[in-house]
Amino acid sequence: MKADEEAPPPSPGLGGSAIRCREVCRSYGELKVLSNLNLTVPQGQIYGLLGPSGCGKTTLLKCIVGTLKISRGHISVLGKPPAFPGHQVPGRMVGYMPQDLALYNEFTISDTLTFFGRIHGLSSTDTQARMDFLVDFLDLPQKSKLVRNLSGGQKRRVSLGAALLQNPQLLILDEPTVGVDPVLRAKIWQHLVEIVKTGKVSVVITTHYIEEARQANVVGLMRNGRLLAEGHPETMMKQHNAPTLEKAFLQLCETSDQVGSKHSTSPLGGVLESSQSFESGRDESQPILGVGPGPVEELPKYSADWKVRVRHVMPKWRNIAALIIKTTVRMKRMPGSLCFQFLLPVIQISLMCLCIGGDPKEIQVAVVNNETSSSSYSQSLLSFLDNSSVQQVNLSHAEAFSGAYNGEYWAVIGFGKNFTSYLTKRMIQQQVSKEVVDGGSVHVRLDQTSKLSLRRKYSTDYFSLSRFSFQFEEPIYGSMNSDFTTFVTPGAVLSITFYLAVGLTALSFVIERKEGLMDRCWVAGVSSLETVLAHLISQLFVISIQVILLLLLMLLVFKIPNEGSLVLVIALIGLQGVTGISFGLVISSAIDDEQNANQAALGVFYPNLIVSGIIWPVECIPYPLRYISLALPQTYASEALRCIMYRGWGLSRMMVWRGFAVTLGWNTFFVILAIVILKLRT
Ligand SMILES: Nc1ncnc2c1ncn2[C@@H]1O[C@H](COP(=O)(O)OP(=O)(O)OP(=O)(O)O)[C@@H](O)[C@H]1O
Repeated sequence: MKADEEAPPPSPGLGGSAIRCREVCRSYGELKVLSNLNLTVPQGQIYGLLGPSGCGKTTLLKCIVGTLKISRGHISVLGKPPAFPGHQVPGRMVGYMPQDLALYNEFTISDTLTFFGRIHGLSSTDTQARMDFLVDFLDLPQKSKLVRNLSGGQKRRVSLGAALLQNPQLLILDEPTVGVDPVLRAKIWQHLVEIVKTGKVSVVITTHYIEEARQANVVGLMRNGRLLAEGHPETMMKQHNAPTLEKAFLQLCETSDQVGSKHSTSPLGGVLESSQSFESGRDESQPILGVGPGPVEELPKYSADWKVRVRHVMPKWRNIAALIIKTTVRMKRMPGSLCFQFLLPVIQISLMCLCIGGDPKEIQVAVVNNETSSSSYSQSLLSFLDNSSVQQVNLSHAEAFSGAYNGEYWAVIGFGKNFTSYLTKRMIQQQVSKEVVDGGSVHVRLDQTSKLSLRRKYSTDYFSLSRFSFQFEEPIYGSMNSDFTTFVTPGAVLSITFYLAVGLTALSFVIERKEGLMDRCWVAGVSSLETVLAHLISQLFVISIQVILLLLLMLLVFKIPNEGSLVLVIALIGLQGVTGISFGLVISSAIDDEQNANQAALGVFYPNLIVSGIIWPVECIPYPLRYISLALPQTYASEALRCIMYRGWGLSRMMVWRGFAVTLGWNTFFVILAIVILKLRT
């Protein structure tokens, strides 16, 4: 197999050990899971890690591969601590099969192995050769079969195949034989025995079938976060006069309990007295009981020059490309979901244009007109009302109010008996009595439960009525027909693009983390930065299609005007999509659970929509809130988009470049925050 260009030559572990754990502690909050644990995995041997459920085996393995940080102590894996700059653990030196299946359900067996092959830098010929071997060896079904259609045992074998793929120097297998039939289990052990014979490969394996661990070169018996004993299985059985390894383990537990009760001060049930470690020239016929700290060891100093450090943090295009291909393959396998992603913004903006901002239709209004003459002012004023929106029903005073109270009419409009003469007096005379003012006014009583539509209607018609005193000329910007829809559309487009991106990103990362896929990729050598960049790039593709469809609909179907540069419009909407992706990344890096991630995404939706001046102008917001509003990602951006589309302004205008600057600022902030949180949490 062609060696990876970046792979360093195989590095023997320190003093012939592949893994050394010294005084390792790890807690989950208050729960102390690993407590001063010492463990040594000799180079070129199989190490069976045994222990009851919940004793901390998986936690220890995660600390060894570097997906969990230890609280105290020291771990070296193949010569260096995990994740040390330039070290390929995590990376291609280690093959990790986690306890969770950690497989992409939409992938075929072939896609799965090809994906990990790409990350490990294998050529396609090498990947193909390994794939053929593994399919045959692990008795896998056809390579083209989707993972989601495999049985539990078959999925487990594919997961094992992914760990074995690149022929790593260290294999960490967390319960690989669960759900595997005895024949295949024997075959897997036989394979492990074979590969360690070269002396270059070391294996750590956990299993609940204690007896199968007799094939291991060394077994470690773990309990309550500590190693009770470490040694050759046969020797351990002899030592305890036990016919099986399981019995030997039971005896060890009993002894440990007795010692624990004698030394009640011991925090975790007591540990047998200290003994030797593997590197100290131990007689291998004797098991190591009570793996204590051993003689005081001087910890080696590790160093890496700045070039190695820089290369370590720089994203690798190979990994980013592998992740992008992964997302594309998954999208292709879920065409329904992809179409939904493309069409959802289109549906949302269509509904908004159709249902928001239009004039009310067929509102029944009671008219009580006490003037009888057909040439009266009241008749001419009533004729100004738009009859397509308002249906006037002429009624008596009593009928009008009883109908309005019964909810049949949305308003009652009343004219006094002498309306025309009083109105004339009001216009001619400078000072008139209250009776004349009252009698010369139109009296309107509204059902305020529908005040928005009616107020709007009457205020519009009021200007019509007042034509004799006001003349509305051609607007400076916009058109005479500009309505609420025109105002709200730019902000709504940004908001829809932003929130769809938040939703998709927040959930996809949370699900990947929950299924162990993120950890698996991380152990394969994918960094947080690469994960974030790959996600950004693949989501940008989705956003681009969404933006194109949105604009086609807005400009061609709903005829929303655009006086400015289409490039600027597309750029701003696209950048707001990136803000959504990066905010989704923050949510998904900080939150583990789908429900909470959903709540966080939804929780910010309404406050942001309302306070960003998308629905109602920022100028109407009370002062302290207005300052918050101005700091939000969509306030200045919506204003900028309105300026581009309706005023035709370009980047030279402050209101436009400010929208871009704020959006870019938020993007940078969210991406950095997401990377920092992801880094801190792994
Ligand atoms: N993410 C977590 N948060 C809080 N507690 C955890 C977490 N993961 C594991 N634990 C707890 O840590 C302890 C050790 O868990 P771990 O999975 O390491 O055990 P294990 O020996 O691998 O068990 P099993 O053999 O059943 O897989 C358990 O008590 C478990 O409940």
